[in-house]
Amino acid sequence: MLLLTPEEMGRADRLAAESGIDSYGLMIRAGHAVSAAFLRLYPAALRADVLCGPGNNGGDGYIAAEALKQAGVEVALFHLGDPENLKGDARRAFQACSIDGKPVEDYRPAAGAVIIDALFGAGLQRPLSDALCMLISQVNEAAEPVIAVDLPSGISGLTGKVQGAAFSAAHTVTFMRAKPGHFLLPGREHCGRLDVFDIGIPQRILEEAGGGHHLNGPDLFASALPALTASSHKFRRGHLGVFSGGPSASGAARLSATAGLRTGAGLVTLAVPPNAAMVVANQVTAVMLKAVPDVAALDEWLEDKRLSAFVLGPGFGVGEKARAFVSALASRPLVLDADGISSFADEPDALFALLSGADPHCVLTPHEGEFARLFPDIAADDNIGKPEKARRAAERANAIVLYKGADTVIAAPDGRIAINANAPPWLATAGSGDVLAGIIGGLLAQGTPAFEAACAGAWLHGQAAKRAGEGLTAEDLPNHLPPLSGVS
Ligand SMILES: NC(=O)C1=CN([C@@H]2O[C@H](COP(=O)(O)OP(=O)(O)OC[C@H]3O[C@@H](n4cnc5c(N)ncnc54)[C@H](OP(=O)(O)O)[C@@H]3O)[C@@H](O)[C@H]2O)[C@H](O)CC1
Ligand SMILES: [K+]
Repeated sequence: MLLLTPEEMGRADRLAAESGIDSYGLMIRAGHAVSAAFLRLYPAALRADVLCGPGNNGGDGYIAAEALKQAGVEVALFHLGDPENLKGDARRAFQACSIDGKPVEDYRPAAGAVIIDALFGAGLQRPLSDALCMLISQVNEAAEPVIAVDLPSGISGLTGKVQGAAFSAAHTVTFMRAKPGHFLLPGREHCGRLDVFDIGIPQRILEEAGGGHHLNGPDLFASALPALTASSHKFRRGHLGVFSGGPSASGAARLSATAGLRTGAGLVTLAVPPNAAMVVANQVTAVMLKAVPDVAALDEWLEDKRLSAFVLGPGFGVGEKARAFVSALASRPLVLDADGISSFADEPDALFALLSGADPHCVLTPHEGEFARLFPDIAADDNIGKPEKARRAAERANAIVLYKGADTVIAAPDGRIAINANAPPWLATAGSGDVLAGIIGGLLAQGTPAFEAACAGAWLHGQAAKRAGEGLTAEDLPNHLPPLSGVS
């Protein structure tokens, strides 16, 4: 699903106005969506406390306030700054509102009221003043329900970051399309339930205004998933190679291998150091085993062109051997995870050189610490959010970057960005990342392009966790993967 950044939403507004759509009509529909949400969600509220800001978000608030008054609700109105300074549509909305307001500094939350937060939306530019931060923390502490207009004030619609303080809303009513900040953390946790209302901007305008941000879901990858046909042969369904660590560190790779097989790879081989062969052999059945002691053995194995993708990293060990193996694998579809990433901490440019110059075919799956090891300058840049960090990293590495977390972001060097939001909290468990690497490897092995494989991997991983339920262990995940043929 296409997401619009605040800047893109502003562009959509301008394009809509240029195409003859009445911008005040948009504001009226936005305000009415908010008042309708109030009436639907809180029919027994004693009062609506509407807090209006100095821009169009405040304009939506004035429209909602008047509509609620007309519906017989007691409304108290508060404004930030002098409403006589309002401009454009917001000024018109203020003038059409028959309720006398008070300065927001006078506002004190009271029991039984529902707060409509129309202070700032897409136009939030900088951290809030101390006085506003104080007001917001008072409202949050009072724990009366807050309906946020477009975004909880204080949340950046682009990055999901808190600018000083932010309302913890029970509901957020946004317009036309959700924004990245509704799904990125901590923004997602401030939004409560998100409703997206159509206020009448045509789809073609949204698409023209929109860029690369998407909410991850089947619309991004379903058509690129492998389809099982009656003639599918195990060799046509690809052969995934997963590299294991030594005898006491093979569990992670086994998790990846099982996940790759479950995802539909026709064959999966665990490549093991010879001293781990017996241990691993006792633990696997459908997964095959191959002793690959060193780079010479790996080069020989790689002559088998039916090997169609690889996973390197889980439990592999950090060091020279990992770097040498990656160097041998760099031109093949590859998921580089965990130790495979950390092995390049001292020389990330060596990894980027290996991956440069070809179509992106490698998926890097760093968590926050691993990301900072490979991209220290990007990780440290507080001015940009997670999607932009992932995008810059992808461009630098010429690889798909799946930046893990509770709000995993997947980015491609060409600028495509997907924000994944289906992962339940109990997915954060030991070995979960190894399974994810295996799912992506299984898809790469079957010919799914790297960006789509990474997006599908993150989404399937989240779905599997939901199906497995709370208390899952990583071993449970592969058994709960939904069938690919049902993903649409
Ligand atoms: N198509 C749509 O989605 C529509 C959305 N609408 C609503 O419009 C807002 C966006 O309105 P905009 O006027 O661009 O921005 P805001 O109202 O969110 O905020 C801008 C004003 O806030 C001031 N500001 C910004 N940051 C701060 C801050 N930290 N402290 C104090 N004041 C701040 C800013 O002042 P400047 O000095 O920076 O200029 C502006 O005065 C969108 O969110 C929707 O709710 C339309 O109603 C319909 C179409
Ligand atoms: K708001």
